[in-house]
Amino acid sequence: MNAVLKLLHHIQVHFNFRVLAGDIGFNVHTVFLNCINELGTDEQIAKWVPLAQNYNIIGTYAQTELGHGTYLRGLETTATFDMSTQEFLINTPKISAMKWWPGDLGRSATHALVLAQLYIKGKNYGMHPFLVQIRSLHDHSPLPGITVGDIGPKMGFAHVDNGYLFLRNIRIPLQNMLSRYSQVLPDGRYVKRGSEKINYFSMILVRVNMIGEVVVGTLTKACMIAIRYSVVRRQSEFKPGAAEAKILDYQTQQGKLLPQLATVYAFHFLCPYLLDYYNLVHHEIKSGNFKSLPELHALTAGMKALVTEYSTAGVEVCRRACGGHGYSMLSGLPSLYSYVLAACTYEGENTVLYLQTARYLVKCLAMGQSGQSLPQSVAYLTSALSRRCQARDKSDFLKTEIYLDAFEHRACRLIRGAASKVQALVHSGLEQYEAWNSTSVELLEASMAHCQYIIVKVFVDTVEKLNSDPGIHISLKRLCHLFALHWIRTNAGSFLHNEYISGNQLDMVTEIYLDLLLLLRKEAVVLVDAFDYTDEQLNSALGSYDGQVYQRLFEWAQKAPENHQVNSAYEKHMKPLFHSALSKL
Ligand SMILES: CCCCCCCCCCCCCCCC(=O)SCCNC(=O)CCNC(=O)[C@H](O)C(C)(C)COP(=O)(O)OP(=O)(O)OC[C@H]1O[C@@H](n2cnc3c(N)ncnc32)[C@H](O)[C@@H]1OP(=O)(O)O
Ligand SMILES: Cc1cc2nc3c(=O)[nH]c(=O)nc-3n(C[C@H](O)[C@H](O)[C@H](O)COP(=O)(O)OP(=O)(O)OC[C@H]3O[C@@H](n4cnc5c(N)ncnc54)[C@H](O)[C@@H]3O)c2cc1C
Repeated sequence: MNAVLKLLHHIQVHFNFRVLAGDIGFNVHTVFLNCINELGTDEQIAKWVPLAQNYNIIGTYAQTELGHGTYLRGLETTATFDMSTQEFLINTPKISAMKWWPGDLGRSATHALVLAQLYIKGKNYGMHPFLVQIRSLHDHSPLPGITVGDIGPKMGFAHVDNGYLFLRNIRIPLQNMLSRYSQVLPDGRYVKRGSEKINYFSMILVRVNMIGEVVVGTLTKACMIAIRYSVVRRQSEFKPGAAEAKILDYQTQQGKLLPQLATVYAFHFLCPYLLDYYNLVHHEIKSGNFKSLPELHALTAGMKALVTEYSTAGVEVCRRACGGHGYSMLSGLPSLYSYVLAACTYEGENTVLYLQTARYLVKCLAMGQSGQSLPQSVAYLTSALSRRCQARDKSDFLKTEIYLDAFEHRACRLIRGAASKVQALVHSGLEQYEAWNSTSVELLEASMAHCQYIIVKVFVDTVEKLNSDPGIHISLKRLCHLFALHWIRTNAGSFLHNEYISGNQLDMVTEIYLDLLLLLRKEAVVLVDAFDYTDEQLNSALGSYDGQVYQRLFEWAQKAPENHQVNSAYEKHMKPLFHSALSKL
């Protein structure tokens, strides 16, 4: 029954997300709920999940502190086991330990999952999740020992009350530590099941979940707004003497927007791939098999970083492609940008996550080189690499095997290069951590190349498996080609390296890329409309379905509060100045 309820809740949240243009509150309450489902015992789930699902309690996920967001081993909030009372003492020892950023905390949450360092008889057992009530269910006032509030204005997410939380020796029962995988027994013994890092597991689900609705949905809306606007907006003479052209007829406008449209499709197809793999590994973990957890973490960490980074950049490309009106809040584009931008930071700062993936890739490369079999997503690391791209003319770059080989070659080369540099630095006398840091720029690039290869491969595999109408199939293939070739062109240096792709072959890539822009120009509106966001969900004067852009801009501008208020500056400051000019004119 619990699985069905979880699925229904997930569908309901997804639907709300879509209908309410993503600005729903209590996202972190969802994170709180999911965390209990993942790390709680059956008894803890039975007690707390129904309360959370019915919003009888509102939860937050309080992990980040003023002094630490990334380095979880450095978190300073403590949870000390008191055997005499069978309780934990939750404490904020100093200001840098104050919880800072948790969403829904500032003005809403009644409970918090506080991530704290567990101490038993003076020994630190690392970060664990503790369920702490922070506000009264009677009158919502902070409970004794609790100082809580909102952290103040942010760049976006105005609808979320990110908060601060100071805990002064709050006592909670032994049963309030989520204990599916780690448990404190009444006599103070500590029992651990599975991975050392299993308490980091719930972050993986958030990374998988956020990519879909929060990130890809945002890029999709930006593309829909910008592409629709680009077939309504006419500007400048295209053909001398003829009517002004639709801006999407300019090759440069196509070069801005159509790769973003292809990226939407690529990331759209990536989501089920990640969720399926998450569900597979989650199922294994539930039965006590933790072997795939490192691969799942590495895959989802790198993908969260790459998808958020490229989606954020893509929304900005769409915004700027709309000229001045793209700078108006009425376009909906600035809000989409500040909304998605945060995703590069929360749930794991992107650089840190890329380096987590790099750590895993370097480990796997060493395993492969010592003859061990490798997990599916990194099996290519030990394959023999073709020395050169086999393309003979531009049409060869429409063969998926040609560009997939290029992405595989590049990822392998970068990972092997970074790994051997770390090794060489260690052999030269550097400590492992120094060698790692001295190579981390290249390690990050290798991690990105790996993620790009996976994404292109998933796009190719998905399109090949789709048994869709032939017309749709050819459009999806064109989008897949454009996506891959756009990434080759925008990362050309790393493909030209050691002459894998020649300059002449790169020219072929550009030629076929431009051909694809022209072909996809005709289908752009249909391909973006397929995502079926309503005008209400787009919330944009530029992207409405009826294309009445100017009327809507004027209508919405007139409704601005500024146009309905007395102009106090005039009465107080300008009127005397203007009146003094009257006698002179
Ligand atoms: C449904 C409809 C739509 C809903 C839409 C919902 C979304 C709605 C969005 C809005 C909601 C905003 C919500 C924001 C919420 C926050 O932002 S919550 C706070 C997020 N914070 C973070 O992500 C912290 C990032 N930092 C970290 O994870 C850790 O500090 C680091 C970077 C992994 C380093 O940890 P460390 O303990 O120093 O570990 P390290 O020595 O690096 O060793 C790494 C080992 O740990 C393992 N490991 C590391 N992380 C993990 C992990 N997560 N799992 C498993 N193993 C792991 C590695 O595999 C590696 O294993 P080995 O190689 O040793 O075998
Ligand atoms: C909108 C929003 C919502 C949030 N919601 C929540 C929430 O609900 N709950 C919660 O607990 N937290 C939340 N957070 C906090 C968020 O998880 C952290 O901000 C995030 O994990 C980054 O940590 P940090 O802020 O300490 O950045 P830092 O890690 O201090 O990053 C600063 C710089 O240091 C670099 N850096 C740090 N460590 C390394 C390293 N090991 N190697 C290389 N470079 C490094 C980073 O790359 C970055 O460039 C939220 C944040 C935002 C912006």
